[in-house]
Amino acid sequence: MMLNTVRRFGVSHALRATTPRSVSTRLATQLPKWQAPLTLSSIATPRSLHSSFPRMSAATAEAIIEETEPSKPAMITEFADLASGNLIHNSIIKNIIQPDRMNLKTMTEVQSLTLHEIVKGDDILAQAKTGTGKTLAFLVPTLQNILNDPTVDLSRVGRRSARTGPSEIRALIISPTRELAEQIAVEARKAAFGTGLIVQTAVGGTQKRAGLAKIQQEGCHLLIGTPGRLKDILSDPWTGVSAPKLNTLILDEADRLLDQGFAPDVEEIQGLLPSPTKVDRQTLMFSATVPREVMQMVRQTLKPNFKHVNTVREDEVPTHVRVPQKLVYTRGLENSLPALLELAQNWQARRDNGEQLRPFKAIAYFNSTAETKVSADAFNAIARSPEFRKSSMANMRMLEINSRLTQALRTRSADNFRKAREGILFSSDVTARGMDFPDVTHVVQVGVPRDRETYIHRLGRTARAGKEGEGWLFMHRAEQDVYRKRLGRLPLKVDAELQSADADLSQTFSNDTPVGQIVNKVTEGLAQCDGATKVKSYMGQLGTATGNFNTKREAIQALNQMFTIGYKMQSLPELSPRLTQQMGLNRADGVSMGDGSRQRREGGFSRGGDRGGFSRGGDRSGFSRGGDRGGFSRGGDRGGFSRGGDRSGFSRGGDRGGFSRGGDRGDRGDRGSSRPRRSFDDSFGDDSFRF
Ligand SMILES: Nc1ncnc2c1ncn2[C@@H]1O[C@H](COP(=O)(O)OP(=O)(O)OP(=O)(O)O)[C@@H](O)[C@H]1O
Repeated sequence: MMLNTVRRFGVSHALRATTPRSVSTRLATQLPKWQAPLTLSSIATPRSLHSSFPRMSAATAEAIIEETEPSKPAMITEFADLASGNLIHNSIIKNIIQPDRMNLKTMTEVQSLTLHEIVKGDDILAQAKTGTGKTLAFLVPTLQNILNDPTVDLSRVGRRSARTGPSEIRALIISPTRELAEQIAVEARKAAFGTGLIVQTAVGGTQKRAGLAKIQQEGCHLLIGTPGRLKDILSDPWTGVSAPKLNTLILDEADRLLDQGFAPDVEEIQGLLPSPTKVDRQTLMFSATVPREVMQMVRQTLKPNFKHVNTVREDEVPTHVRVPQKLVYTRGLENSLPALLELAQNWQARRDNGEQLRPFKAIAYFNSTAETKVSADAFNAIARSPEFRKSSMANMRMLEINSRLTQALRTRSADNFRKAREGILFSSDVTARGMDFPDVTHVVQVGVPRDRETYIHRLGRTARAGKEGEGWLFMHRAEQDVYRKRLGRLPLKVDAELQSADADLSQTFSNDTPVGQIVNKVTEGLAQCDGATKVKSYMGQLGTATGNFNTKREAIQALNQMFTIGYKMQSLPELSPRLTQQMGLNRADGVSMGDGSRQRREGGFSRGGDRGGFSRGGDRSGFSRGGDRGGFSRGGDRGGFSRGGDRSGFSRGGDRGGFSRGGDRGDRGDRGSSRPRRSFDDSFGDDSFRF
């Protein structure tokens, strides 16, 4: 260990790394969790303690100073100060602080608290709220560690005759989604600019051969990828891509990677890396959420003396308190889309009236892919209407992202939404974690999400980078029980201002009232969506609704109502006897049983290939004939950030279609399901495995 540390970091680092861990470990157990990391980062002076951490009492501060080794470096809070003692390479610092580059000034809490420990080579589990700069927290010290490695020969990088090779990987970052992997790579390339370090990606859905050729030709020091593709590349000896000298393994969104959907792949990847008994390696895990269920896995994966840096206080709800979170009860499932349109229109009306509000830029999350598609199609139709195009909302982009789109379309949607000034992204859970879309003003969750972590990560797409944001949850009253049980304590306030949420849509509305106009617009938009997609949406929501509603009967009735009243479809989708049996449903619940022939007659199906609706081939579905597979605060609180000279800174703060053999589920990343939950995982097709 000592020798290895010398190899990696030089003698002084090696000495520091061998100082007894008991000091910090003991303190870590004595102090509340949010204070423990302070000792890890070796705070030396009372001034830095008090200025950076106003929540800490003087007595506690003294206790820590007494017990902290005097030789340890002071806590650094400004990126510029990382140059002292050559802690971080000048090029990296320049890339971070220069106004024409990243333009960042003050480190966030999680960045300060983990930097020394990562440079030192410790294993870390870091938990910090969404949008608080965790990406740079692991990138900066990791890039530095590669530069510190004397076996990395940067003098040869870029030269045609003597480039670095594909087996020079020193750090590997695993991400649950392709988009997140790409986003991390963009950030890593920015931070590494001018250092000679080579950053590569290996993500599913893209051309494997081209990506591989790039790694082979240019070499690689830092590889970022999704589990499936990484496993593919690393397990194939013909690729030449290997990591015999790996120093650092990073799991971003660690709890997601350690849950059942990904854990086997992650384990396999670890098996393809050099044995930790031969090549000492550091493992870093970062996430905003670390549910108890995965702690066992965390312990098995990290070294026994790993450091747990937790900037979320134990008594704190892990969502930004300054993000207003509103709960809207909808009369029926069909009321969600009108309520979403009303929310956007109200915001726009306030802007039109001169209120200083940012343009409406929202992500609407759905629990099923097909529902995402119907909703996006309907809003796109609304946005095409002459009336909308003449309105002040004319510039709103309506975009869609889910795992059923090709990777090219997914990337295009993500890029377009990133660039959009105003718009709505209709999304499944592929964007729920880690994605950093700028200036998102609203996150709207339609239906109770599958678990508390999903709620928190989705909400975390807003109120980032010191901006304000709002969270909205639209839910049917019959989801109340599951909402309480599944989501636990959250600071949601009931909001009854969206009139269309409670409108009885079985009535005919005239355009004389604002609600009537909204409902009619949505109806017209939905009229332009094809029947097959609506059937898929019904089927996709079947698993979610039966899992979310107090009773299955209520779920079926709500879905039937959505289908006939909201989607204006004539006859209900037929469920095969086998599917109804599997789901424990019967005719008395309001189920329309059949073999799908009615859908075929009426056009709500597709013949093969289409994984939603009905298909005649391959019974993946449950239909008799095949089927549907279908943080921060302003000033003071260093959870946050400040850019450039702003010290007060803000603070920034599967669809697996149909039932275990069919159906549609809001996808959760580029892989399968997590903790099984009958209401979701038993019920869905395999869309989330197609990543
Ligand atoms: N020290 C800093 N000061 C200001 N902005 C920062 C700082 N560090 C990172 N940022 C910016 O904050 C935003 C959020 O960062 P990042 O995506 O790393 O958050 P995260 O904590 O990983 O969030 P999530 O939990 O959602 O993955 C990014 O736009 C990033 O550039």
